[in-house]
Amino acid sequence: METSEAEKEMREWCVALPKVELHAHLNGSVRNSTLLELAKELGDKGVIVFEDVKDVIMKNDRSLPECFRLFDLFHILTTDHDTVTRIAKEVVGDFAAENVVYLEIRTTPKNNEAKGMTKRSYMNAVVKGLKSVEDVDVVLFDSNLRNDETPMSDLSGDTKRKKIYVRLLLSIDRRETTSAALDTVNLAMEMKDQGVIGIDLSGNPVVGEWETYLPALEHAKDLGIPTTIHCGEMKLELSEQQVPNRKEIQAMLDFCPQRLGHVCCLDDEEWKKLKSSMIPVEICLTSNVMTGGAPSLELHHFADLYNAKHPLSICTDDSGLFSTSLSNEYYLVASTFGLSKTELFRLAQGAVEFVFADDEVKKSLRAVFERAAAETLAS
Ligand SMILES: CNc1ncnc2c1ncn2[C@@H]1O[C@H](COP(=O)(O)O)[C@@H](O)[C@H]1O
Ligand SMILES: [Zn+2]
Repeated sequence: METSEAEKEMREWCVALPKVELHAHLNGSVRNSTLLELAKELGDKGVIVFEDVKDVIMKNDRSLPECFRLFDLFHILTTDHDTVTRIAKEVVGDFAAENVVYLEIRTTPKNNEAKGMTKRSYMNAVVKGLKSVEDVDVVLFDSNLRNDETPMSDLSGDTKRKKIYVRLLLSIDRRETTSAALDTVNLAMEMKDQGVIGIDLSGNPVVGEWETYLPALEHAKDLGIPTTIHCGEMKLELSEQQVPNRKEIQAMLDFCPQRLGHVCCLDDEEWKKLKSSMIPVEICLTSNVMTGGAPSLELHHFADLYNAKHPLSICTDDSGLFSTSLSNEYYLVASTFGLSKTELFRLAQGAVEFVFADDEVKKSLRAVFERAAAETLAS
C-alpha cells in the first residue's frame, strides 16, 4: 500500500516535471482511440476488416518487424490530409497535457497520388494541425517568440494556459531512394519558416543502405540543417548482414550528426567512439525493450551512458504504439535506475541543450527550468 502511494506520488511528480521531447514520430504517437475510430470508419466503408485491425492495434507486445508492418497499417488509416491534421493536433495536445514544454515531432513526408497528396501538401496538413490546437499556446515559429515569460508548465496545477514550443523534423524513410531523400531535405529548407528545423533518418533498420541516404544527409549538412539518425537500433541476426550493419554504425558515427537515436547495439570500439564524440543520444527505454534492442529495462544502456556522463535525453519514440508517455519514461528511469528527483530534474533540464531550435528558444527554456527548479525540487 505504502509503495503504491509512493509510486503514485512519483508518477504525479513526473507528470508535473517540465519536459523536453526530442524523439517522437507523429504516426507512432497517435492515440489508440483515434486509430480505432479511423479503423471503424474504413471498416464501414469496406476498405479494411475492422475486427482484424482492432486486434492488431490493441496488441501490446511488438517486435521491431511487427512495428513496421503496423506502421504500414497506420499509414492506411491516417494518410489523408484531414486525418494528418487531426493527428498532429491531438499529438501536440497530448504532449502539452503532460507538461512537455518543447516538442520536436518528426514525420515522414508522404506522396500519395491516389489521395492527391504530395510531400509538401502532407506537411502543410501537419502544420495546419499544429496551428489548430486550441487549449494550449503552440509556439511554432521563432519569429513568433513573445517576450512574456509566462511559466509554460505550472507545477501547482492551476488553470493557467499551457504553452509549448513545437518544431518539426522531416524523416527520411530507409525505404526511400536518394532522390526522394533529397526531396525531403529540400522540402525542409523550403519550410524553414514554418517550424521545420531538422532531418531524421529512420525506418526499418534491415532495409536500405547508408550510401543511399548519405547524399541527402550531406546536403542537409551543407544547408546547415541539423540531423538526427536512428543508429544501431537492433541486432541484425543474419551473419551476412552483420558486416554492413557494423560498417553503417561506423559511418553514422563518422558523419557526426547533431544527435543519435537509440544506439542499442554498439560494440566496444563503437561505444568508445560514441562516448568520445559526445553526440547527444535520444534514449527510448520502452521502445528499445519492446522491440528487443535492449534485453530489459535494468540492462538498458541508459545506465552506462548516464554513468559516463554522456549527453542524453529521455524520449518516447512512439508513445501510441508502445502505450507510454514521456512522464512514464521518466518514471521508469527513476524506478529502474534509482535516480533521485534532483537527478531526474537535471536530466530533463539537460535536454534543453540538445534542442535544434535557436538560442532564443533555448534561453526561454532555460528560464522555464530555473523557475521550476525551486518548486519541483523542494517537494
Ligand atoms: C520503433 N522504432 C523505430 N525505428 C525506426 N523508425 C521508426 C521507429 N518508430 C517509428 N519509425 C518511423 O516513423 C514512421 C512513423 O511515423 P511517421 O509516418 O514518420 O509520422 C515509421 O513508418 C518509421 O519510418
Ligand atoms: Zn524512432
